[in-house]
Amino acid sequence: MTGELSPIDRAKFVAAKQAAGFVEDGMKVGLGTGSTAAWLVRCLAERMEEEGIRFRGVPTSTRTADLARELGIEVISLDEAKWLDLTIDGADEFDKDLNLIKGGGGALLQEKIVATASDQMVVIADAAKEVQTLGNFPLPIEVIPFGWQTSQSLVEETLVSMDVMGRKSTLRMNGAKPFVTDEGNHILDLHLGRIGNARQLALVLNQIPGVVENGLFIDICDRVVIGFADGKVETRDINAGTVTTDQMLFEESDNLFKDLGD
Ligand SMILES: O=C(CO)[C@H](O)[C@H](O)COP(=O)(O)O
Repeated sequence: MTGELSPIDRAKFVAAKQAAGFVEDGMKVGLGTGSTAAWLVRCLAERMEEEGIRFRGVPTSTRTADLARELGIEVISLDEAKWLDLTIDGADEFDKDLNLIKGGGGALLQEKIVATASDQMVVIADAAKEVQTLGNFPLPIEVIPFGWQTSQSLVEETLVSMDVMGRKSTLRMNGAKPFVTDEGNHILDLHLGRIGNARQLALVLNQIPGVVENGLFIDICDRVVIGFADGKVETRDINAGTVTTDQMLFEESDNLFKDLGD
C-alpha cells in the first residue's frame, strides 16, 4: 500500500499521528473504530516499534481488536482495565462545544462505554467533520432486534416533539440483511438535518424501550485534533479553551504512511 494518499486520508492520517503522541508508556488506552482510528492504531504500533513504548489497548469493536492484535498491541477488555487514561476515536460530526455524532461505523455503544470510562477522550477528525449544528450526518441509534419496528415508531413519534428538522429513520443494512452490531443489535439512522437541543435529544432517545444507546456524545470529548490535507493539525481543548496549530510536514507523514503500509 504505497500509493498516493487521498486528501481526506492525509487529513485523517496527520490527526491520528498527532494524537498517537499523547499516549505515554504504561497507559491504558481506548482504541476507537473507523478509518481514522485505524490510522491511529497503525501509528501507535509504529511508536511501539520505533520508540519502544508499551501500553495496553481496549478496542471499541472486533474490527479494531483484530487490527490491534495483528500489529502486536496488547489488547485487554474494559473489565480488565476498569478505567482508562485516554481514549482516542474518530467522529462523524463535532461542534464548537466538542459534542459529537458518532456511530457511522456502527460501534457507538462500545465507543460510548469506553470513552466514558476514560480520564480523557480525544477525537481525531478531518476538517470536514466540523459543523455549526449537529444533525446533518444521520444520527445512529442502536436498537435491540426484538420489536425494532415498534421502537422505530416510538422514536419517530418522539422526534415530533423535539427541536429537529427531520423525522425519518432508516434501518441500516448490510447488503440484503440488517446490519448487526458487535452486541447483536440493529442500527436505526435518524435523518434529522439539524438538532437544536442535542443534550435533550440524547436523554430522551435513551428512554425509549428497545433503544440501547444513541450516537450523540455530549460532554464526553475533551479534545479534538483536526487534520488538514496539507499536513496542518489543529488541536482544540475544551478545558483549556486553547487552539494550537502545528505544521506537520506531509512529506514526513507520507514516508511514514509508506513505511506502515509496506
Ligand atoms: O463512530 C465511528 C464508528 O462507529 C467512527 O469513529 C466514525 O464513523 C468516523 O469514522 P471515520 O474515521 O471512518 O470517518
